[in-house]
Amino acid sequence: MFEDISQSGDGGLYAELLQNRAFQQVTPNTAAALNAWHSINGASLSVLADPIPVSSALPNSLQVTIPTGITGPVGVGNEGYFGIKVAAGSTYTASFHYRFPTASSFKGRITVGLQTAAGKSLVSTTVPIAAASTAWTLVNVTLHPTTSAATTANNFTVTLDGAAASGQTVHFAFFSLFPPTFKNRPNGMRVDIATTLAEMGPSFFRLPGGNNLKGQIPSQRWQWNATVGPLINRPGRVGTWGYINTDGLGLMDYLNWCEDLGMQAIMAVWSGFTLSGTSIAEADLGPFIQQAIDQINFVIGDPAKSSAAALRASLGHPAPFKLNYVEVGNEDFFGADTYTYRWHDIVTALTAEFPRLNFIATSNTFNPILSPNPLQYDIHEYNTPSWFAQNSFFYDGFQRNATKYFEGEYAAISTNSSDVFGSPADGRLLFPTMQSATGEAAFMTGIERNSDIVFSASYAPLLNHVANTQWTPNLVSFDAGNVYRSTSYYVQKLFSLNRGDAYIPSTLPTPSGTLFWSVARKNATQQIIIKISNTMDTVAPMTFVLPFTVVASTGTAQVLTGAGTASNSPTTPNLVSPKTSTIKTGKKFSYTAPGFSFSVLTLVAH
Ligand SMILES: [NH3+][C@H]1C[C@H](O)[C@@H](O)[C@@H]1CO
Repeated sequence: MFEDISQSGDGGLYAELLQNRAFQQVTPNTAAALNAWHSINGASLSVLADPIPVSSALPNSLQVTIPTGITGPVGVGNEGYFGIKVAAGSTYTASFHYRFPTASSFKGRITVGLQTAAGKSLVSTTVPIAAASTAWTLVNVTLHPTTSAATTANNFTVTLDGAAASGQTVHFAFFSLFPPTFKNRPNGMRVDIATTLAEMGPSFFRLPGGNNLKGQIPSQRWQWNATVGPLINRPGRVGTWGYINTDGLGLMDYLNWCEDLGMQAIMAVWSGFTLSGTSIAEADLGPFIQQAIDQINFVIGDPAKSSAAALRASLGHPAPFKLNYVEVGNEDFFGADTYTYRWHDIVTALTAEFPRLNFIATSNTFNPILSPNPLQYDIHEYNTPSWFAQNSFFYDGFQRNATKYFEGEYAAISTNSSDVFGSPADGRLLFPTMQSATGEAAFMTGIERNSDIVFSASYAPLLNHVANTQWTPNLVSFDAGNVYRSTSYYVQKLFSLNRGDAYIPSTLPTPSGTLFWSVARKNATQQIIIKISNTMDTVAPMTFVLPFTVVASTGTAQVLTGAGTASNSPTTPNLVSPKTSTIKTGKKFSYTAPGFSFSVLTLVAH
């Protein structure tokens, strides 16, 4: 599950290193407009609504005035998203637009570089500039540091020589700085975060949110068409998590990412309801339904029949992307009273256009009753570790009536059942623990047992930058230089990479107990896979009696275990990680699950 929360996209998975790179959605002539930028050696800076904007989508530019009487480099620096990692051997691609507001005979040189916060140059290059016209000029440079910075406290800098450029005023727009990206995709993903996510072997990517789809007001909703095409034409938007979204990571980038990981998108369309509780009146839904039709056509439409699909083709992907599920809104139980007509009108129109798609409802299951009858519901659950351990049979009681379920967001987030969404002082977890991860694992054994009706599940939120976090805990944390794999991350990865092909019934765990398991069969290797969650701090001796003809005498155990409060975090990044060992197995064998552990036992048995 992905949304731009806690800098998951901008400053996270999206590899752009500069924060506030294009002064999008800021108010000119305010200090906030200069967020993440600072003056170097006395340059005077201000963000202005440029009389000649670099594009209609990017109306603001940075005015830099070189004062008289100053020597040495003078200009502007950007501190990135709470730091910039500078690695020797990496090629950094930088770009920016500049123009002189007044034409003159001035000729000079701009120095573009990376330097430590203390001002030590790590790498730099210079390019000639001239004030011959007031038009915009695009500058592209590459930077090749030969030494790695000791920390991520580094800045991107653009400077002129103070003496030579004394008194000059230059406008800059749309800066950008990229490190190498995952699979070298232009405008791509940060390699270490992308690699961490790819390691889970995910099947789908839910986008674009979560609350960040909805907007506080209709004009701030996520709009697919504002997020595709050349970056210079993307205005960005005020995200719902307290920071501006550049939309540099847009729908096409999400879809390319899905293809790079072999995932399908589970894509949401806006459902006419905002976080502030505004519902679009039924009579006014038309344009929003059309926008949803265009959004889906962008993903799977025929370029010969749809302009949105033709746009996709023009951006390099004439074939449709893989899409089977479209979600209508997010957590519309908050807008249940109007979801009845919003669901009806949206799904009636979308089904007519795309009869093969499956539409997911986001209200509470069968409450209210919707028409057409949803065949999929998205269920979200945030609760305590013990709630998840005690509710591993949550789906066992669901009617088998052709309805399928998407556990679209779930996580054990607090140890305080009377204030689950409270603060860390009140039991909220900052990072997943072994207690929370084993609670989730217990719940997931139930999802596996009920995989006839639960077609997908995703922990949420996926990512957070530890320097700007609006929600905890998260599956994967990161800062400018590191990625932190949580205990829950390892549970998700172990479940994902050991899914098997079919569930095998076994002795059922005790629903109110503390030990939970599920068994799957992997056809190609004739193996069974036994997943065991021990949600208590005491060891759990188990005996397995297998009714198979052939059972190997040894198998593999992958075990994640640690103290109940153990977390992987910036201070203890690798406190807990899975360990693999060989175990003795047979038609009857014993296994002792450690306290607070999640085990995956794999052995040949058929
Ligand atoms: N409150 C959660 C529910 C919403 O869908 C997400 O944006 C939030 C964080 O995962």
